[in-house]
Amino acid sequence: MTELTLRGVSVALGRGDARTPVLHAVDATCAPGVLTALVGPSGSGKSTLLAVAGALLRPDEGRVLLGTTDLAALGDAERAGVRRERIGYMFQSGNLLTGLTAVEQLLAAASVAGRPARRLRAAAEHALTEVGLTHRLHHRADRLSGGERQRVALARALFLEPDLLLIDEPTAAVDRSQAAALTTLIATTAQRRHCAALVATHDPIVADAAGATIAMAGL
Ligand SMILES: Nc1ncnc2c1ncn2[C@@H]1O[C@H](COP(=O)(O)OP(=O)(O)OP(=O)(O)O)[C@@H](O)[C@H]1O
Repeated sequence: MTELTLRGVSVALGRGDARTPVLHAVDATCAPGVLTALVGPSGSGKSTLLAVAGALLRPDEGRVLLGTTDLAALGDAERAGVRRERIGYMFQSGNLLTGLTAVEQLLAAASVAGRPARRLRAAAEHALTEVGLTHRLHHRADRLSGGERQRVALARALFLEPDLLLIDEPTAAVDRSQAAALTTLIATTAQRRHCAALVATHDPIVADAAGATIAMAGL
């Protein structure tokens, strides 16, 4: 069980005179098995914090601990390895590959991560069953509803059993009843797998369902 801990994380973005402080000495914790909501007004730095937590952006200062590994102290190759092996990402619109079926979305991700996709087909089907898509295993992404696409994206993000799940606005493109069901699914799956789940959101449905909250005030 792995915790995400940010200690004194500061980030400025942009170059030269346009360089702007976005995060200032942020301390935050995201516990394993808990859905943690990352909330705050537009521009307060939620996406930036997700990028730092996801080893996509190195902070100017501070520590980003995934368990005992400080992501801020790693070189580029090691950070790429952490992204591949230990972090699952799920974005607003699912970011699925249009021509592939639900099962193939997971196998493609495994392949990119250097796993033997051929041997993982049964596991991919199981992962999709876990998110309620038994009847959609072989449907192409463009034939799925918005809520179904998000479920595929969730299954894909969790397929390689990451320590940390990072999610950006998962309910932005689905209706209210789908948003509630998807939020419950994310929370229960994170709990069952003891995976830390950090979700940036403006949606009260997600914020209310979360077991913990990180509130960004903006600078
Ligand atoms: N490349 C960049 N250069 C300069 N400033 C940037 C850059 N990227 C983002 N910013 C600024 O950083 C601040 C935080 O942006 P960020 O996207 O993290 O906020 P957010 O809370 O996720 O916003 P939203 O809720 O609208 O998605 C904003 O003021 C934004 O304009």
